[in-house]
Amino acid sequence: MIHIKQVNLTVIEMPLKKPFITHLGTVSTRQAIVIEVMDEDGLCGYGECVAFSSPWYTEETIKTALHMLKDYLIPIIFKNPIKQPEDVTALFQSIRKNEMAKAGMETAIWDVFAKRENIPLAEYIGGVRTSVLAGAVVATNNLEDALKQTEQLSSQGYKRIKVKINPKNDYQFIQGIRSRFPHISLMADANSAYTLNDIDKLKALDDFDLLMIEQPLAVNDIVDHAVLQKQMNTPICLDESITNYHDAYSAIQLGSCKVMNIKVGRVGGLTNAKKIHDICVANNIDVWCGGMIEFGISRAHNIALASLPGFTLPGDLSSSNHYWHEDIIDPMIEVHNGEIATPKSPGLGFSINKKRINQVTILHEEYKAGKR
Ligand SMILES: O=C(O)CCC(=O)C1=CC=C[C@@H](O)[C@@H]1C(=O)O
Ligand SMILES: [Mg+2]
Repeated sequence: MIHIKQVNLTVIEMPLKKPFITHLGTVSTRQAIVIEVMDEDGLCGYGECVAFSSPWYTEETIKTALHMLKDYLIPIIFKNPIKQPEDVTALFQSIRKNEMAKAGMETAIWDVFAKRENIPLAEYIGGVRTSVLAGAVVATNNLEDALKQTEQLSSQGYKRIKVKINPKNDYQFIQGIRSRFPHISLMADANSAYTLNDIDKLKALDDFDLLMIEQPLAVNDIVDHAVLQKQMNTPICLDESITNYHDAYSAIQLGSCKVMNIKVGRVGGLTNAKKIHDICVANNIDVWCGGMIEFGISRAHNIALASLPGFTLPGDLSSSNHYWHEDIIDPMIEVHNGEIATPKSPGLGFSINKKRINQVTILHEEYKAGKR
């Protein structure tokens, strides 16, 4: 049983090394909320809220997450002793949605529990892998740039590349990359740029031996993806459509996908992510761990998640230096030969780089139990 006595919220902001471009817009600067929780023995756990600054990918933003944390989630955590990390998800059930805010807090508490047990978080959640399969994302609107980035990533050891597509560039992009890299494991992410009216365009992508196509249709759709999957050979992977266990269950029942991208932030934390993993494994749906252009704390949680047995496909798990000159954890995450070693020290398995966090902090607030 633990009692959380203090929660510190730190909003950080860092420019990306290069802009991340999709048909929905461009991300050049990333904000995140670092959530530090402290138990009665002074043990600290860390989480990262991965909402974006504006609601272009999900409805949450850094500001809505701060509101949820300060006005609802922190008070719930101060009021309730926690027997096991899974209790946090149950406690947060009185608050609808706001999954990224919840996940930031929930993952920090998982870190505390793993540290109390003195074992790595990966092992604590049931992970079995000593390394996880890495993958990188190419998000640009220019084919020459996509080819250059793919070349660089492949020379850095990445074995799986995901490229962002939309109806204006899809065939040209995929054909261009596939003809230059005939053997690379290649997938496309459409971020809901299509409807069933585009079925012929989507079926044309069957020519390129793609590992999968991610979220071709509407963000909340489960029905039309089932129609599309029946007509396409390329496996469909759902991302935005899966925000909780019930979405995963519905997609499996309807045959809407063959693969699921599990993002800790999008589904409200590690407890829900594990449940979605379990139902996918039981139904022969392949899973992989999605990324959020995040900093090292969230990446460390992703590595722990990806060490579960069902994560057989490479995730959006890249080295820290893919996006950042200097990350907020120490050491920075590195990819070797297409894999990332699962850390061996307790909890997240990385130290927090407080100096770096201080350099990029734009807001810092401390909350103490009993003082509100
Ligand atoms: O973390 C990464 O390396 C990139 C992950 C990534 O592709 C995405 C993150 C956030 C929003 C999206 O456009 C996209 C995705 O849809 O998976
Ligand atoms: Mg996606």
